[in-house]
Amino acid sequence: MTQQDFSTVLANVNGVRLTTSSAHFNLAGDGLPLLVVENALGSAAIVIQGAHLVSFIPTGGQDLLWLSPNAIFEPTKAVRGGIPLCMPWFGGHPDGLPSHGFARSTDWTLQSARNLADGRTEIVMSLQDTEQTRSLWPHAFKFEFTILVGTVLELSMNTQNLSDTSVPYTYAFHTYFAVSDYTQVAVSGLADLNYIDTIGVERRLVQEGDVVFTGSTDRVYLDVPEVQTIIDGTRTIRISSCAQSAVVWNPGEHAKNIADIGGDAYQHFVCVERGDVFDNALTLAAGASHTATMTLSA
Ligand SMILES: O=P(O)(O)OC[C@H]1O[C@H](O)[C@H](O)[C@@H](O)[C@@H]1O
Repeated sequence: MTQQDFSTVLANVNGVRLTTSSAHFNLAGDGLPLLVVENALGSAAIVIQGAHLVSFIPTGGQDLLWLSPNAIFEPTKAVRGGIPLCMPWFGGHPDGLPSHGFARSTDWTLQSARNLADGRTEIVMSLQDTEQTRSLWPHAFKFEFTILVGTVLELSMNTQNLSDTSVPYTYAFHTYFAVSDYTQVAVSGLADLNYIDTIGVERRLVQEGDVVFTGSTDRVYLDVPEVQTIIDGTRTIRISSCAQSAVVWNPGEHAKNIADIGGDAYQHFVCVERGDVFDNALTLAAGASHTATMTLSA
């Protein structure tokens, strides 16, 4: 659990408080430090571990993010739902290191917080290499994650390679979107694109029309346009990002075997994850940095 003194960073900032997941959500686990951000435009909740957004509600609206009713808030365990940050690698690792990297299960630092003149709140969180991260990823780095909470949620991830060698890098904003029923939603903005279906033997296919869900779905869309839209009855959620890939995932019935999803909860989310993965993987040159942005609105 983080030892950081938050009071210094949060002094003179309105509408940002440090609490715990146990005090804010009635969910399982020992609990984790949680930052709650509230202003006239919207609210958000961010788990310090993983700089992990688990709620974003525009004022007068519904939460855009799904948080599992069976989520477990435990140190070093990624929380199921919200926006886990998968980095500095996405998916499995050839040497059996933790899937989706270490960022989502490591404590981040609250670097700064401020109220902007237009009513939004800016939170900046960061993660730098330590002996522990270097044992998993032998590079000096700084990840700086800027979160702007307003009527829309604006995210920006700056990844700096502070080492003197080039570094392979994949990442994703692994967003779980709250929907009424996953079989009733459509995701537009991916038609005619090449994708990799990763269920069973990997297959390379071309998307026809909107993406719909009829069961377990795990696909990597490549070279995607900036915007996708999740159409859920009369509600639409807009995802805009400079990232080149979009991973679309729902485990379907398999979720019954995933302890922190369980039951029928899987019917109420779809993941549309923007990042640079598979064929869109990046290499960061020595001393180089990369900025990934994503904006969510309903
Ligand atoms: O269970 P996790 O490690 O959080 O991964 C959850 C899912 O993440 C991504 O969507 C991958 O494409 C899936 O293959 C994976 O199952």
